[in-house]
Amino acid sequence: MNALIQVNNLRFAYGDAPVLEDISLDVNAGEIIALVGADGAGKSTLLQLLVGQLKPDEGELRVLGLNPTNPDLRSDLAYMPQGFGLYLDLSVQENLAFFADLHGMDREHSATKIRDLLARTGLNGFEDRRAGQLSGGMMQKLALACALVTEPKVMFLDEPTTGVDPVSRRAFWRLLEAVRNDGVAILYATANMDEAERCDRVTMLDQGQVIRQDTPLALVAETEGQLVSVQGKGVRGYRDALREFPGVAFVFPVGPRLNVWLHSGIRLETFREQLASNFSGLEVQPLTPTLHDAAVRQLASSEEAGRGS
Ligand SMILES: Nc1ncnc2c1ncn2[C@@H]1O[C@H](COP(=O)(O)OP(=O)(O)OP(=O)(O)O)[C@@H](O)[C@H]1O
Repeated sequence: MNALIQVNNLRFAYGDAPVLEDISLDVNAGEIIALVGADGAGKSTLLQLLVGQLKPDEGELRVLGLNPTNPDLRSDLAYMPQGFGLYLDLSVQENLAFFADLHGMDREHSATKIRDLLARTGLNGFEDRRAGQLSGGMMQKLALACALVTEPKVMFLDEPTTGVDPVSRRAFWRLLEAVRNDGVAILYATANMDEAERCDRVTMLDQGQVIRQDTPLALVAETEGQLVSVQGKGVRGYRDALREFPGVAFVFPVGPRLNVWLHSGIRLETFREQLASNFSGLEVQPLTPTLHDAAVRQLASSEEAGRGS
């Protein structure tokens, strides 16, 4: 099966500043692929290249088999940039109708589609409300509805749930999963690992390079070492000391405790005993890592590798 979104050995720089280096990825019909990375990792730039707003310096990009700048892609491709550009003075209904008109949809078809999207997003009853007067969560749902009005085959979403409360975020995801189940290929940029965990596969970007690419489960399972929590009175004050402690790969605070990645081959009992002989009152418990924990470990390894080279 040919992937609907294909990126092969892409390189892009702003002037002399490299932004993306040797990026390859693909997204099949009915898949949501997360593009994760810290601010500035290059996520938005990659999406802008895939919607034809920027041109690559090297490599090949294909969306539905075409060059992203090909005008034939217009109604098959939906793009939600950060701070999606709704028309705040227009009503919910008018925004949807505007996007349908922009893509030349015939009125009868677009009216049916808009009714369906209003129902699916729970925005029915709000048709006449100005977009600028919607809550953040409803605005994002309207933005998604506008993106879906042309029944696209591929979607590029750039951190669409930033600033949205957790309940609205869950509702947004239910909608998105229904879109995925209809066979749409979705590339989803996010800095949020809980969202990445819901995707079929994850591409981790760090400073413009792909550092890992796999299913969320595999990314967690393949992470080297063991994760433990260290708790006890004043434990956060030991963060620096623990960083230098034998067998410790990485330390990060989570609420009142410290989570510690141990290097592979370090036995939990040995670590516990060594810790007890150096610090009093600390308790060590093994943890099942999440994708967030695995990503933290991965970024630490890639920083170490960068320092070593
Ligand atoms: N128009 C521009 N001109 C020059 N450099 C830019 C431009 N836009 C982005 N950059 C740089 O390119 C790099 C990647 O930025 P990009 O916005 O793609 O990252 P991101 O992962 O999407 O982060 P964020 O979530 O903060 O948007 C950053 O170093 C950024 O400063």
